[in-house]
Amino acid sequence: MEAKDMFANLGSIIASSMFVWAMFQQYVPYQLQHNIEKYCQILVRFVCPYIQIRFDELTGDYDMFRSEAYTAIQAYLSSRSSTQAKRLKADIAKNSQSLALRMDDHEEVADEFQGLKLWWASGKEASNTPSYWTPEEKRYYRLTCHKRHRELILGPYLNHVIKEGKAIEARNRQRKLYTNSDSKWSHVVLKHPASFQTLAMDPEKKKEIMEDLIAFSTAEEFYERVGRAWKRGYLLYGPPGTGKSSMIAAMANLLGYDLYDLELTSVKNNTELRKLLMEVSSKSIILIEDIDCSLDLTGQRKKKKKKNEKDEAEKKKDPQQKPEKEEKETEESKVTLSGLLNFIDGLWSACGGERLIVFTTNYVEKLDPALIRSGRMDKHIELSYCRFEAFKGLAKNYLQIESHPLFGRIRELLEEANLSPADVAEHLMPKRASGDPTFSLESLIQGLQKAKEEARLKAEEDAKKKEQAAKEEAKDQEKVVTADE
Ligand SMILES: Nc1ncnc2c1ncn2[C@@H]1O[C@H](COP(=O)(O)OP(=O)(O)OP(=O)(O)O)[C@@H](O)[C@H]1O
Ligand SMILES: [Mg+2]
Repeated sequence: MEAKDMFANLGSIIASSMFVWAMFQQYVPYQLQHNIEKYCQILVRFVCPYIQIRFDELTGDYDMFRSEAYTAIQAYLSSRSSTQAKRLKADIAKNSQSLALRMDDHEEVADEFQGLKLWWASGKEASNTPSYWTPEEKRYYRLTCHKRHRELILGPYLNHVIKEGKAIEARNRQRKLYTNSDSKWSHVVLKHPASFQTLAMDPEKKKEIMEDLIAFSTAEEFYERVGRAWKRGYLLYGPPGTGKSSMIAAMANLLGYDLYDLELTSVKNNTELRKLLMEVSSKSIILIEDIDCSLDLTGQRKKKKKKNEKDEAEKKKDPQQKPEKEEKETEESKVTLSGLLNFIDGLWSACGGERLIVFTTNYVEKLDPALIRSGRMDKHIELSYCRFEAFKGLAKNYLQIESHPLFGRIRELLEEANLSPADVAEHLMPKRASGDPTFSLESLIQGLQKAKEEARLKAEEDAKKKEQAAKEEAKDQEKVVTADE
């Protein structure tokens, strides 16, 4: 028996002995027995070198709420319980995606922190405020540790337990995919199989992106220290089918974040945008796909500038005339570039923290530079046509091969033809029941040859058009010169 058990039981042992003694004395009133036990406990507390901290499952008035600390401790202890406790309880918790194990009532597990030993015990007792909305029994965890380490335990250790417990909860919870319509979010369970393992791209680039994401998700203290809101913007750009959307799903899966797929075209105006964004929880990715199509973000500021110039000119002509203020109410009630910039920079977008804002586009050159400057879109990631390194990833994933005699030919062709990873993946889909990868690779070679040929024809056609245009321009110039003479 450990020393702390001896001390914990000492009170009851002394009390029981005294009770037996009292029985001998016969007819000891209940109140006296109670007092004997109480003073024995006080005595033990005085000499006992251990402290105990209790965390109740239910808190608040009338025990109506489940305690956050209790839930975090439960998650924290789950791995320790599964290796140490003799009696376990298993269940799939609400909003969780995996089986959670926890120690049964009146079990105990030990833990270590900076070389110190501590003990967690689970217990339950009858509720003294029973009502129809609270259970009859109240559960709790009790932490026992040596008095000497009080400061370390009450500060760093408990912070560590709560932080780690919450991280475990976040990893296990079911993630959600939110979409907006009628100025409200609705959600489904997010179950996308994409991961960074299955994403075919240059391994170095992939590693860099993963490290960047993990560094972000663990940098709460850094952001706090340097006084920045805990958010980061990513711009993913590249031709269709190069894996932009797949990468976003992989990001959400890697970090365990929820995904808010914001459809800007169905947001009425900047106010509605703000309202929607204030409802976004932390640990989430706010995604705006095809940003160049979502809004006239490229031209709106320019247009506005032109409009102001036009108003000024009109005013000079007729000072009485009012500018075209409300004339385009409908146009103005749309989400604007400045509204979007406010959303990225605004104070309210930082409420809750830990958010990624991701934009995707096929045409990065069309975007307003203000939108994609550092601090708004911090990291620009280009996803491009499939080259050999990415192909190897796809072959490993789809065909489970790491080499093949046809790889040499494919390598040459991938340098010459532009095929997106989506197109390459299509060729690698199972072609025959036999599962022989040669058929898929041959199909890919044909696809690459076709793409190469099409590119050659297009280049020839473009060259011809260019030549024709140059000839016509020369002719026009000749005409001008003759006319001048
Ligand atoms: N880099 C990649 N690695 C693995 N699979 C890929 C990759 N790129 C594309 N794919 C496959 O192609 C399909 C389409 O890719 P995805 O939707 O991610 O492309 P996208 O870049 O978002 O295209 P778009 O610009 O048209 O939205 C995916 O379902 C995935 O299976
Ligand atoms: Mg996409």
